[in-house]
Amino acid sequence: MKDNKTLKTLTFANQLLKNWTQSHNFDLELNRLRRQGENEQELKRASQLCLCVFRKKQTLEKIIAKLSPKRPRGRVMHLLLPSMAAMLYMDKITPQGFADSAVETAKKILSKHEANFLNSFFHKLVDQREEFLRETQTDLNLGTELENHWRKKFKSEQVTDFAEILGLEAELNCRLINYDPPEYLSPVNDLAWDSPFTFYKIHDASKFISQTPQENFYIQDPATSLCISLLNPQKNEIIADLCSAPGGKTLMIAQLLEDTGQVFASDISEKRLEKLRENLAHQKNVTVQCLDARESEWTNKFDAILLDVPCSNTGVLRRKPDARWSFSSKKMNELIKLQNEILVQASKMLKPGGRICYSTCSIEDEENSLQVKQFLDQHPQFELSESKQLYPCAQHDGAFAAVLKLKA
Ligand SMILES: C[S@@+](CC[C@H](N)C(=O)[O-])C[C@H]1O[C@@H](n2cnc3c(N)ncnc32)[C@H](O)[C@@H]1O
Repeated sequence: MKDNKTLKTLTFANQLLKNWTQSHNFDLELNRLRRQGENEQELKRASQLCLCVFRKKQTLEKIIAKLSPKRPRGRVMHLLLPSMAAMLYMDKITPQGFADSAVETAKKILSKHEANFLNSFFHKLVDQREEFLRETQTDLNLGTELENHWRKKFKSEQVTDFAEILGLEAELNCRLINYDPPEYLSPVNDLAWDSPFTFYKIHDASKFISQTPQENFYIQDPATSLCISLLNPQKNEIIADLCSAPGGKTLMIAQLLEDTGQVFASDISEKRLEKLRENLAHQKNVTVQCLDARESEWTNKFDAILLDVPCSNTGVLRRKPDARWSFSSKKMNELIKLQNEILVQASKMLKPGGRICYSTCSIEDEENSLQVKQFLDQHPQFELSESKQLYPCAQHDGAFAAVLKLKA
């Protein structure tokens, strides 16, 4: 990275991390800077550094505690963490060169005193870099709350396996739309469910994105098709997708209906629906509305409903590495309550014989099988047709889906 590039990258990374400590929603903060018209390439580099910080935060803080007995202030940490992530984990970066640029950045956005502190910190880090990397190789980096939560329910080896998989950078996968796969894309084969779509691994993202028209692909993990496979949309059906934004799954439903029937896509977030409208611009059979799923008042309206509810995201921590640091049992319980309210309200909207596909990208039973069991215990007019839990692995993310059928 050239000096001015490093300055901009670190300045954005600093700002993103600072804002994230307030909102605990990294995507939101990144999109906020995007909307301000900031340079996309610079934001992309800054975001890569921040995602690396989220993947390695426990390790980075352990090293900071060793090298600086007094914990640096927040504003220093927000520059220190992304700089350390670059110097320890980014292959293309020369640690000493990066350290010098980071100190120059500190002079501009922090004080001279803080820049001096970083200068001496980075010297020690560069000297002991190999040793630190060796010592911290087996750190789980799951966050204390999530690690404790998993230790209560999974075997120790399983926790280690999840940490390993979820500590990796997410692979890019896509689905092609009316487009023949170029030979350099390899299909993801042998999925453990019957996916109605083929997914491809993208090895060289810049080549793929520059050579493929935007309307002909959708970046998506194969696990996103689990709930669509279980929902099994049929031509001419009227289907609601009540937590639909940004629309990846709505698009799959609309395509399977092949311009027949009707898809009703709603979401509580108007901002997220803007993206959905873009993603579905070419679909004729989709109606979009901003709506809280707990407040919709239709009865006997839909043949099928997809509920891809908000969840703790524990199956997709490769893609959302920040979510592990904001996980808490308290927050999960709030989500479980919301999921239940959405499910109960949706259950009033089905035609007799209709079905709901309840889905999450979580691997927590409390949000998945137990949520479904509680619903079925309280709603005997429904029966479970099918359910499947996927755990994250090299090939795909974690996900859960269950089909609940309203007896005719
Ligand atoms: C897992 S995401 C959905 C992803 C989407 N199905 C897709 O494939 O692109 C969950 C969505 O639920 C929405 N949501 C949260 N609370 C809601 C509510 N009470 N009513 C409707 N939507 C809600 C969020 O705004 C978010 O877009």
